[in-house]
Parts: sequence; structure tokens; C-alpha cells
Amino acid sequence: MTSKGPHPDEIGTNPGPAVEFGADPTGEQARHTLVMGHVSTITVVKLHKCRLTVSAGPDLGRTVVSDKERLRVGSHPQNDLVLVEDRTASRHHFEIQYTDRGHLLVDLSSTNGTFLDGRRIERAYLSAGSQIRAGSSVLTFAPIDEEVTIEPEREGELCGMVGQSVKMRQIFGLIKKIAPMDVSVIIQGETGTGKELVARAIHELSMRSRGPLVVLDCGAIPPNLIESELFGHEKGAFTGAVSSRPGAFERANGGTIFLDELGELRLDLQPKLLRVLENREVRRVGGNDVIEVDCRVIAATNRDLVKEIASGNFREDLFFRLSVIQIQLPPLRQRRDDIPNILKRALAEPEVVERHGRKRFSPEALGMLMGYGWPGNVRELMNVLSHVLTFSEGEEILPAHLPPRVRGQDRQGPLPFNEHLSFKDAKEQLLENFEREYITSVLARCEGNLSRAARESGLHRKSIERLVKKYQLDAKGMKPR
Ligand SMILES: Nc1ncnc2c1ncn2[C@@H]1O[C@H](COP(=O)(O)OP(=O)(O)OP(=O)(O)O)[C@@H](O)[C@H]1O
Repeated sequence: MTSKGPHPDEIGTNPGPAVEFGADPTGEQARHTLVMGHVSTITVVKLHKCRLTVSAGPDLGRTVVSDKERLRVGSHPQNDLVLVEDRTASRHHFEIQYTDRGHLLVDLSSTNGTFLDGRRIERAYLSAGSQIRAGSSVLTFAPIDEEVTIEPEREGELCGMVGQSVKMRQIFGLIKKIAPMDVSVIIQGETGTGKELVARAIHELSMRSRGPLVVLDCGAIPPNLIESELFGHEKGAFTGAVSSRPGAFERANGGTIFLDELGELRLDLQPKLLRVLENREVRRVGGNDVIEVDCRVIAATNRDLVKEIASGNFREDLFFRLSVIQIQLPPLRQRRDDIPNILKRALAEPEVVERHGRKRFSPEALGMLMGYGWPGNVRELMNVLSHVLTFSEGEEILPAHLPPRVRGQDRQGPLPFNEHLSFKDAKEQLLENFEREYITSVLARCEGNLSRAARESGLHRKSIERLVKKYQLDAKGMKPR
């Protein structure tokens, strides 16, 4: 593998405010979406909540505010709003689903029906002030848009993830905020950026943490088996189905299902997945019974799903259903200041110390690791670490112990500029990438000492400070501890 320096997708270090996919241009349908790719230290997430109040009937005054994907109403105590006194309401009367088009009122096959503004409905969209009648109760619906500020966490670690950079600490803040909310999440990021770790953290910090976490890699399963892996199969459903088997959704009941590499899911299976998400029930391949499932869905992909939708490879409705919250994990080359901490933490693992003794990286070796492009992200970093641990003998890890690609020995090829930009923008981007790489590397070599970095680079200390600030580098994190 050759290192060609920074990847063109590092276009600009400050692409502006958080982007909202699927947001209604009028702003009427704000979603919980967020893309964490930008540099500002505080991020705002739009939460889409609603309030439902009993405005007439025996339960007058009962109210609920919900940020869930579905809010259930009926006389059974498990509902989000329980109509305790209303004897004409069904046990599970209706629910309100949060969808990409707004809040959808769905009758749950109630005995006496659900009425919206006087008309009986099966499914209908709600608007502010809508009056819903169920049994002898009238309920008033009000959407609430709330903006929540996510500040970066102070701690540079969360559930086994290490990240001192502002970008990662922001993601830690977001995970802590959204984990308890029972909503779907899409995690996007290049291979090896830690998507599975994020999914595990969300599960661990959620109310479902005692339930199972079932991981299904949609890209690793042969196409002819994916349907039965997802939904299960009955004995004899196809050649080789010697016994019946529950699918991933059934096994995740009460917990979380993590659909890795969702972008690889066959187009013809996407509507089936959407139906499961909408109805929360599955039917095994070759089976007739409908099985209710209750699990949170977290999906991950290294593809740009918005582009996949545009090119007809991914269904927009499925994307909207799943992407109530989006988390964009930045590639490692955009958070190089995390590298020393990730390595320090990995070197301090008890089994590493037991097998290899205490080890540390020389400043030169660390500088090279921080200057490398890491196309395989943290996974590649971990692989390089295993290589290094095998090949270095002493306590200090030197440049000679690093693989040649990291040492830059097979660095070749043209300058990594983006030919789709104007000359001026391409030049500016190239310069910014160079500045960031150069300063990161010199700071790593000088162990975060700004004065030494100024001396070695021939820059004024003030210029170094300006560049550290501009690229949000963590000079302190590079100091030896
Ligand atoms: N922030 C982090 N701190 C420490 N280790 C990390 C971090 N992010 C990722 N890793 C490690 O990097 C490796 C890859 O992580 P993970 O499998 O979560 O990535 P991924 O994005 O799901 O990869 P893929 O796209 O290939 O499925 C794992 O060994 C994981 O423990």
C-alpha cells in the first residue's frame, strides 16, 4: 500500500455548520440528525419530540412528552400514555410514529377505532393541534422542536474508545446523550474508524444494556443467506435448512441489533427490512407466523448513503427510517492528535505489558506515525502496533521498527490535490493539508513543546500557536506523561 499523503476528502478544515440530511427545507420537519464532521467545539442537535395531552374524557389532564420513535396509547399499563379510567379505550389503541414525513398516527386495530379531527383513520399524518379521539377520550397533539447543545466530553475515553481530539470528545458527548433515547442510529465512517465500538457504546449506555447485542455484518453474508440470517427460517425452507432457526432480529429481542455494512444490503431486501422496522414484526423464511420483535436498530456503513440513494443503490425511505440520528466518524488522519493516546492506552493493556514488557515510542517514530495517512484508520494503527511489538526488542520503539509505508519510504506519486476544485481552492486545500501535517509531525517530534517546535521549524512561536489553534491540535496530548 502506498501512502499518498492526505486524502482529497479532507477538503477544507472547516466545512461549515452541521449538515442535516433529509431535512425539510422549510424547517418544518427537523430531524434528530447531525453530522459530526465540522470543527466547531459545540454542536447543536435538533430533537423532534411531541406532547400528547388528554383534553377531554375521564383521564382529562394526563400528558406525556416523548422523544421516542413510537409513542403508544391505550389502557394497558405498558403504554407511554395510559388511559387508566377510559373503559372504552382498547388495551393498545393507537401509536404515533416519528417518520421522515412527520408524525404518523396509526390505529392498532382498536375495537372502537381511532379518529383524527372527527374522521376515522387507519394511518394519517398529524399536525400541531390535531385532535385524536380514542374511546371516550380526546387527545391533543403538539410537536416540539428542541435544540440540544452537545458539548465535547472532558474525558478522552468512553467504553473502550480513546479520543482526546475535540471531534471525538464531541462524539462521546453525543453518544451519552442519545444512548438512553430509544431511537435508530446510523453510523457512517471509513473502514476501521470505530463504528462497531460506537454501536457497542450506545448499547452499553442504553436501557437495553441487559438485553442482547446482536451484530450482523450484511457485507460478509452470502447474498442467498442474508434473508434467513436477518429474519430466520423454518425447517425445509430451502436446501440446507435442516432445522428452524431464529434470525438476528428475533435473537436481538429486548436488546439491540447492529447491522454492519448496511450499504451492502441487496436492493430487493431493503423493502423487507423497512417493513420489519415499521411493523416491528418478522416472518421467518418459509414460515407463516408473525413474530413480534422489540429491538433498537443501529446500522453502520462506510458508503456515503446519500450518494448511494442518488445512484439508485439504496432506498431513501429505509435511510430515513434508520437515520433518526446520524453519527459521522472522522477518519484518523483528521484527528491525528488521538494517535499518541490510542497507542499509550494500547501499550498499557495488561496482556501487552505481560507479553512485551513496558514499551514506548521514540519521538521520531511517533512523528512518523502521526504523519502517515492511515487509509485503514484505527484498525490499521492497531495492526501496525502488533507488527511493531513483534519486531522491536528494546523498551523504545524506533523508526526502523515501523513498516516502510509508515516510514514514508514508499511515498511517491503526484501531489494529492483535488482536481475538481478551482485552482485557488485546490491550492488552498493543499496548503492547509500541508500545514496541518507539518505542524502535527513537528509537534509530535518535539513532544508538544511549542518553543522547541518553533526552533526546529524555523517558525515564530506565535505562528505555531496560531496553527495549533487553527487545526485544533492537542499539543498537550503529545507531551510525555
Ligand atoms: N477510538 C478508538 N480507540 C481505541 N481503539 C479503537 C478506536 N476506534 C477503533 N478502535 C479499534 O480499531 C479496530 C477497528 O474498530 P471497529 O471494528 O469498531 O471499526 P469499524 O469502523 O466498525 O470497521 P469496519 O468498517 O471495517 O467494520 C478495533 O480493534 C477497535 O478496537
